[in-house]
Amino acid sequence: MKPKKSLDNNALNHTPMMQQYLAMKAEHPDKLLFYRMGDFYELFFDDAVKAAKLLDITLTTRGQSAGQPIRMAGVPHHACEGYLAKLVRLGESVAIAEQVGDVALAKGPVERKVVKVVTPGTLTDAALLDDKRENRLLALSMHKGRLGLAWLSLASGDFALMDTEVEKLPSELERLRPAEVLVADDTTLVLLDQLQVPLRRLSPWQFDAQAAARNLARHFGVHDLAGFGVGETMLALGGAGALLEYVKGTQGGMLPALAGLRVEHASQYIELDAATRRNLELTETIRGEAAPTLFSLLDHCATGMGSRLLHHWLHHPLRSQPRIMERQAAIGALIDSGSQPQLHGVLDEIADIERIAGRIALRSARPRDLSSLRDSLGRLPDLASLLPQGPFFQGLAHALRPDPALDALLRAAILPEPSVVLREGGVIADGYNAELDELRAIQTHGGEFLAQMEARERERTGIATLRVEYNRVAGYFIEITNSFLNLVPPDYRRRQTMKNAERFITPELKTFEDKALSAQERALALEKQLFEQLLEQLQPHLAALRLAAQAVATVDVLACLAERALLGRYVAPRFVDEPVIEIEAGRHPVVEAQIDDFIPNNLCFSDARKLLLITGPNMGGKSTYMRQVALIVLLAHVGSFVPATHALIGRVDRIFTRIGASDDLAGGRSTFMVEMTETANILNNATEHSLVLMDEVGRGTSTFDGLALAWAIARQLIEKNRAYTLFATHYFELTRLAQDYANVANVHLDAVEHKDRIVFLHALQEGPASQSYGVAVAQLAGVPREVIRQAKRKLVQLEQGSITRGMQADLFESPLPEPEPAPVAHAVLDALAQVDVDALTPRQALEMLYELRSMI
Ligand SMILES: Nc1ncnc2c1ncn2[C@@H]1O[C@H](COP(=O)(O)OP(=O)(O)OP(=O)(O)O)[C@@H](O)[C@H]1O
Repeated sequence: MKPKKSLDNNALNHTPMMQQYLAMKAEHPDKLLFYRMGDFYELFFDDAVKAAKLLDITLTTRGQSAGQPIRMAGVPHHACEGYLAKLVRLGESVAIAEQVGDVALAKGPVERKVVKVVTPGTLTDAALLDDKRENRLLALSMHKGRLGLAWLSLASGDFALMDTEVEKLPSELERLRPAEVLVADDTTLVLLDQLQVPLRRLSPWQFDAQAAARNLARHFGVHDLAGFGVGETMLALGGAGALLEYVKGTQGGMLPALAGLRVEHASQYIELDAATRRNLELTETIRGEAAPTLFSLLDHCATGMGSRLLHHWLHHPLRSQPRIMERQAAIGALIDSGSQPQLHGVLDEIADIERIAGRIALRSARPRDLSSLRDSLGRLPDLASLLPQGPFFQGLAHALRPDPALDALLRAAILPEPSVVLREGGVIADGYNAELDELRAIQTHGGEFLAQMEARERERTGIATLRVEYNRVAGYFIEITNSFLNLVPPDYRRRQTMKNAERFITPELKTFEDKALSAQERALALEKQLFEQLLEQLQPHLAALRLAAQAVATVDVLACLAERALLGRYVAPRFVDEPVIEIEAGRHPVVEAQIDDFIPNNLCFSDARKLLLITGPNMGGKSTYMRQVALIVLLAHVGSFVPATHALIGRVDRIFTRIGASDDLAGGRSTFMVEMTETANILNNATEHSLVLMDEVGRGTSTFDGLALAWAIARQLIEKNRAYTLFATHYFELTRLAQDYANVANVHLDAVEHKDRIVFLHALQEGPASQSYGVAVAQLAGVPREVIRQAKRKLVQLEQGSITRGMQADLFESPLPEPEPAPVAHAVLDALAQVDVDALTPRQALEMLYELRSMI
């Protein structure tokens, strides 16, 4: 938002303060500028109008500048966090201009500077952050169908890169859930215009990969980035460069201390596309609520660090079996040790070390951050001592032992309960700095000092009536009545003559006076300086602190999963090399927690049984069953125990779901279009190791189209993809597929009608369902009696009609209709497929054309 043109043009007509304001505003046109004036942050002109509306604060005017009234709105600086939080949640960015000059010395307006920019993706203040979620800034770079992702969580210093295909963008956005996205302003992608989070378009040159590689190498003090696994051609590098510069701009030019640089590869994790992450309601319900979800069920972590790690684990099920088994064994050991309650107790007393470390790195830590850090470090040995034996826990215990020097430094430096804000003093501990101790002693023991001096001087001079005193006009003095003036020592200097007495000062008293009069101010300034020095001294300890934070988070999550396993009677799944997924008495962890009598169900997939057609009434439990299978497989790969009595799991590479109807109206896609797009993704990408859930595919269109599509899709999944597939359908005709394919089986969920009512059994049985009960369910839902009666009549009619005409049966007459022949391969097509069109010169293209012509 730019200030009005006329104001810019006539800058000199403005008051000096407004000139200063406008100059700063010109540097931050797209942000709200908080301009510090005494105890308030003021906003002017359009910013004031906008902020008044967003924050519900009063809009006023403040005099005139350049002949126009200045619109103004303000927030008190001590309450600014709440307002900032609100603005950031609304996607706004705020530039904070503080008074940096000395008010007393300033001739014109006091000097001000933008010291910080608060944007949704670069938050570090505890008050502005959600404890349980990472707050990430994401930079995207795109080139020839490839996508580079670089993301940073400023609060923790976690920094990662990944290259993938552009099609993966929705899934990556769902996984990373950035708070803010950066992209070059020449990037065009419809999806970006639909982003729910602020999108910043930067100049393309800021995404220069080579410059980024150089800067990063310099930042980490290495020759090149190969040691981090970053190849020179990595697309994400450009984004990483843009991201770091952007962050630097928000932190007053300070580059954050990065915890390192991670390169992620899609192959590390079981792939979950965007729809699957939403459909499985891992960390958010389909409606976007925080509960009930798998995360809300499992998250009994004591620390924010633990909650964030659990959140991460649920979105990153591992493929590496050794790592899975490591976590699983750890959970088992914690259950055996029975130490979770004590662990939880200790964890409860540990502050968010990770975020405190982040703020120390940015020099924005507050006094209470350091006292909580000190107290938390003190609890780490207790945490370590509660861990079970074994190399895995030994590694964690090792990380829980940070340098004793750090502990000692914090203990020595910070008061047991420092004040909240540094500027009020009362932060640095007594005994840490001799000068500070003295300054404080002057304030607290000033009277004592004077009494001592008086006694001493009386003795030295032999004048019993000598008095050491203070008054506002004369300051400190030694008063001697006229009759004793002959005893005054030579080092006394006359200060004031009274009627009956003379007042003197000595060098000692002068020194005391200087100290005493400014003691408080100097103590405050010194505390600030010592605190800043302390933040510098803590910098070398950051890496160890981050390791300790990770160890705490890991213990927290493992203890939480152990507790859940115990309470929920979960078991450790077994992993095997054979192509099987077997679950005995599996339950849906979230649904189970919400109802009284959950009926467990089994699952058996093998090479001989790869697609299960699930039929049964609406409300019968088909979706619940399918989701529970996916959640059990996912939890197993997270390393967790699973809600079942037994689980055997072969290799799984991806989980796909096509569940439920959702319009993508903003994206201009109808329900059916969304359904088919997701299905296309599955058919194009599912492998024989993928788990695919298809819920009522085809129902979004006319019956015949839907049925035909569902049938063809099921066949493709059996024949080509050969994925582990759960295929729920109301098209009863599909159940005949089991006759045509040996590895297709029918299973169903049943219901019984009892006196015009329907009772769902929720128990999975072999074979197809016998009835659909749709009308009965409608009745249960309260559809008017008359409609139900008419529907029943129509149903009978339809069923008879379809029997006489053999309507749908034709479609599945055996032998099955031959599929359309695949297009014939041709040498020209093959040759064309090999061509990298972008790499051809016009001449080469022409030659290529002749060559292709000759091949026909
Ligand atoms: N195994 C079970 N044990 C007990 N209750 C269950 C079970 N499975 C499902 N339910 C209950 O039945 C309700 C409906 O289940 P679900 O949505 O899975 O049915 P559905 O067959 O997919 O229905 P529709 O075909 O209408 O989508 C659930 O909300 C849950 O309360």
